[in-house]
Amino acid sequence: MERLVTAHEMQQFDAYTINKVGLLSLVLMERAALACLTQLEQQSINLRHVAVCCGYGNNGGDGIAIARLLKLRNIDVTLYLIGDPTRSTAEVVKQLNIAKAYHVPIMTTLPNDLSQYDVLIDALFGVGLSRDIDGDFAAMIHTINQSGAFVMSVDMPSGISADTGQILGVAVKADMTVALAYKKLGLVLYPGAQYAGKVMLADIGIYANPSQASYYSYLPCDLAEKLPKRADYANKGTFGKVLVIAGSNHMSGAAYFSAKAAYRTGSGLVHIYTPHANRDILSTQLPEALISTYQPDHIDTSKLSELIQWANVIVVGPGMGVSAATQQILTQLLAMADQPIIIDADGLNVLAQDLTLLDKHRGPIFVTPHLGEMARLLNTNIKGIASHLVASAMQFSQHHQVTCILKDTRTVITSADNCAVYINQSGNNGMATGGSGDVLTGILAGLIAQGIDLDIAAPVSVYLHGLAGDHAAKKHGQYAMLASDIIEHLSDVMTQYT
Ligand SMILES: NC(=O)C1=CN([C@@H]2O[C@H](COP(=O)(O)OP(=O)(O)OC[C@H]3O[C@@H](n4cnc5c(N)ncnc54)[C@H](O)[C@@H]3O)[C@@H](O)[C@H]2O)[C@@H](O)CC1
Ligand SMILES: [K+]
Repeated sequence: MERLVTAHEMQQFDAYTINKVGLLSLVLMERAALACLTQLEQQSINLRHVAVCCGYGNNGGDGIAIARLLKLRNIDVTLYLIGDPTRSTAEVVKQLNIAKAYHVPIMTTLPNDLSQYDVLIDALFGVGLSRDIDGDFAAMIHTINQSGAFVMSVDMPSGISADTGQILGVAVKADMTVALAYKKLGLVLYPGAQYAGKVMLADIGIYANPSQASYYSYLPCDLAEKLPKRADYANKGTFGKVLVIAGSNHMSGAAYFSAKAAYRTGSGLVHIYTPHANRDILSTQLPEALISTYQPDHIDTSKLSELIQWANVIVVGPGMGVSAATQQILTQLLAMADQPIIIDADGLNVLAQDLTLLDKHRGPIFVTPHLGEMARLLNTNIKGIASHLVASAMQFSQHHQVTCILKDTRTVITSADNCAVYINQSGNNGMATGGSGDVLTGILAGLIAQGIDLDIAAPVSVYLHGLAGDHAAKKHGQYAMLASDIIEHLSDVMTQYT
């Protein structure tokens, strides 16, 4: 598991380490500077002419220490100090005195051009960035971005919010970022992840207290431990029963993807409930599935009740269309079922018309909106959701007491109690393809059917889905891969990592 932190958490950890543990601030800074230098030396780049661009906060303090270490290695280095010197932190004052003692060349005027340097070190702002950048700082960042030099950012690319990954006015486009102590959310969330370039983590002696992480991602080594264990003595009932309510007249793809993914993830039985017109194609495509059908203009409520009683977990919504039938099925389901329900796609679009439906359900609910669906659920626009992924998912989870899987390049998962937020880092752009979301609902249902702990069901499913997508991309390439390739590569991932 990889712990991710907000700016506020990082500031608390810094303060704790300095004030309670007793490590000197200058010691941490020295370790930060040494770690950055080590990373730089490990890159195959020219280190002949280097400029270090610093502000007067402690991120600048790190930069000043780096400039001094470079000077002591006889590298041609110039230190550019930008901003208001009266705002210098105590550490910056000390670092500047040390740098002067070692005759580091210092410039306090804005350069027009930095293209004469091989490497630029960005130490303008770290986790202390608190508002949009303008004036001299903005001019400096434009000059850095136009230089053509290799750019290494210290802790954060200056201009990227450590909490949201959003650009505050303007931001440094780094080739590499050395994250000090922990990765900040903004290095993982987009567009910050793109601005950061390659992210290297540096241990500088700051350790969070071991209480549960507020934000985390999974790593490949987590999968074996998290996937549900399979009993040797088993029958098809042992691995759970998934009900997939999906598809609309002559639109059977979503039901197929979801049901097949549930089977490929290991569930024992999958039953598809779909309009009558889809029966023949689905029974040909997926003979392993049980199939029951309905006439969209006349839902047989007693048949639906029977299926609800049969299932351990229910998927509802993929490919159903926003229709009276979807509305009727969802309403009955939420009123009757007490097992976990996964609501996706048109199930969410119908839900957005009447969110009080959620109040009726007694069991756990998982919603899997993409940005557009989330915008409808929260009655806002996609831009607002995209720039505040974590806050949007948290708001919905808390308000409606559901697990929210907000799907984006970095899918964010929040739970009703909002104890910990999961941010997914597996997957690739080849997964932005029709059917990929249906596959995810099937994986999630498949794992729940097999008894995975409900607290980790969503993160494990999303992580697994992404890894299978990465395997599919390796084989077919990101351009060509299909949702069905994600399903086909589930087996590689589940055998490789377990
Ligand atoms: N002693 C410590 O606390 C340590 C701090 N470290 C470094 O210090 C950084 C955090 O230092 P700080 O908290 O001093 O913060 P920063 O150095 O990130 O910057 C904060 C300063 O910038 C100003 N500011 C914020 N947004 C601005 C904007 N848009 N335009 C102009 N000025 C703006 C603030 O008022 C403040 O003066 C970390 O990212 C890390 O690089 C590390 O050296 C480890 C130890
Ligand atoms: K920086």
